[in-house]
Amino acid sequence: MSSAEEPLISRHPSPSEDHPDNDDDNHDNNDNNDIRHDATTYDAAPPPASPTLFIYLLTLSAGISGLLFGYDTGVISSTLVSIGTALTPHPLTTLDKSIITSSTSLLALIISPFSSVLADRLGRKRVILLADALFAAGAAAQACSGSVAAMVAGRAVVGMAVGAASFVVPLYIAELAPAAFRGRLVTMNVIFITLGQVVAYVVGWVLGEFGDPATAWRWMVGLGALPAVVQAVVMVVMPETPRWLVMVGRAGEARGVVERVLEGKGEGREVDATVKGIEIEVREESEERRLRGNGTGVGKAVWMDSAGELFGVRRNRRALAIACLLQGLQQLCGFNSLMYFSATIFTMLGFPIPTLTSLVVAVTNFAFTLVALFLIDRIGRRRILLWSIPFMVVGLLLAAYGFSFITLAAVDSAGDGPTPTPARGAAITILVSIMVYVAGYALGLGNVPWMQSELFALNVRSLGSGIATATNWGANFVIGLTFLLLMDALTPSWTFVLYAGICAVGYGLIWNFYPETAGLSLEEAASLLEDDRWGVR
Ligand SMILES: O[C@H]1[C@H](O)[C@@H](O)[C@H](O)[C@@H](O)[C@H]1O
Repeated sequence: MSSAEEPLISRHPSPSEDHPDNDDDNHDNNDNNDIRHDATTYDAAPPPASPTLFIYLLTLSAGISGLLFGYDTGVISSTLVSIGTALTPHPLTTLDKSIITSSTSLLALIISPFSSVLADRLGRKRVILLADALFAAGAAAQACSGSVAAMVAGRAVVGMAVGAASFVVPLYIAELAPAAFRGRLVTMNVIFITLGQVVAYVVGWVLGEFGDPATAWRWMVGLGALPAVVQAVVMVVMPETPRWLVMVGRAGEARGVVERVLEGKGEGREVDATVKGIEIEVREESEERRLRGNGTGVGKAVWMDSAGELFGVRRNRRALAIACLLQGLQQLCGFNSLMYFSATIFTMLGFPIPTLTSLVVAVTNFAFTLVALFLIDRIGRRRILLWSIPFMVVGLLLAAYGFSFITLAAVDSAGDGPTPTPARGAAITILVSIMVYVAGYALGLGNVPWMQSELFALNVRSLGSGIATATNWGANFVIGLTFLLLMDALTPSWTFVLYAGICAVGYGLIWNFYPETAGLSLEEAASLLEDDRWGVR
């Protein structure tokens, strides 16, 4: 298929489906596979040799989104140990902390399916601006809150923003970025999430240590509004995507946007061809919907069809099972318990500056995410998981062992409750083992599940990735809600042993069911999943 003759665009990608590797794979294999909708909006034009100003702006807005997501998930760690008695007459209870933390992922889970409808109705740009408004409003609501209920409401508003942004930003990038830069832009997103968590931890430490104890936590959560405002300002000068403009009958404007994206690198003929290609596909899609007797609905029949294919075809079912397994495992392995509660844990362990100690979690995660993104293609997804999960198990078991030497004192959220534990060596052992665990996580489970889209055939990719992403949010919610309760009910040692057990079971499932797809074409990967047996050999 010659892309110059037949300019094509991608269908709606689902959140994080557009991973760089898919992008590379897709482009490497386009000719062989002739997967029509796998081409990109700008295949008609030669890719710009170096990033243009527009690409930098797009990178900036994508980066800020990841940063916001990371900041809002990371900042809760130091916030919880700094709130003290500001929200309640007594220090926050375990249940208060659990609900405050997990309300964000619950709302993200609930909102993300609606964002696709909104993105079609209002346009991608408006939904991003709406998400920014929610990020800012949620940050302000948290900063001004005077009760646990108000704090939970603020966190829930941020959750809505996270749910909407995590769907629409990858969609916006995929529909606007020239193919050559698209993959890298999505990689940026993962890096920026973990960087946002580092920033949140640094802010938490600096404000907690040097700020006014009465108001520091308000600044921590309130500062989340800042990047949202910056992103909104950048978005004002950014265009709507040509695909949405064509969908709502504004092809003339779409042409202007395509010209702007190519910044004179595409000739008039290429711009025309690109817009024509978008028009053809949008027309085909609405025709398809009309033929299925659903001319007015928002694709219910298409959805049913896609669901039928996803659950009715063995290879698709298998892809879905693997994607959900990896996404579920990414959360159920317990990593975000540390992301959310590391300052609480290090307070319990008697570290003098727990917010500073907990920085090792965020920094190790960030550093090894960088290493992972460099290694994953070389080593392969299956292999990097099978190499890294044993480190997680060892780290967790070692931490559990360390905890068995420590009698935890009741901790109040002001951080002045614990009696410093006599078992200093055990506390250090726990710190080191947590670092080993986090490094193992970031190398494999932190990243590989987001490469989910390469598992799915195109006709079920959006739905399949959506369900897998929902699995991620659902499991994230469970972990956020239950971690502290488990620590109370089971003891820290057994909680960590439980996570180690989950990792070990996950290892077995991956060993048995997740075949290596690295280095294979999409067709080869597809036929691998068609195998009658569910095993990998
Ligand atoms: O891939 C990301 C990353 O690993 C983050 O550090 C984690 O907090 C998220 O839950 C996960 O989805």
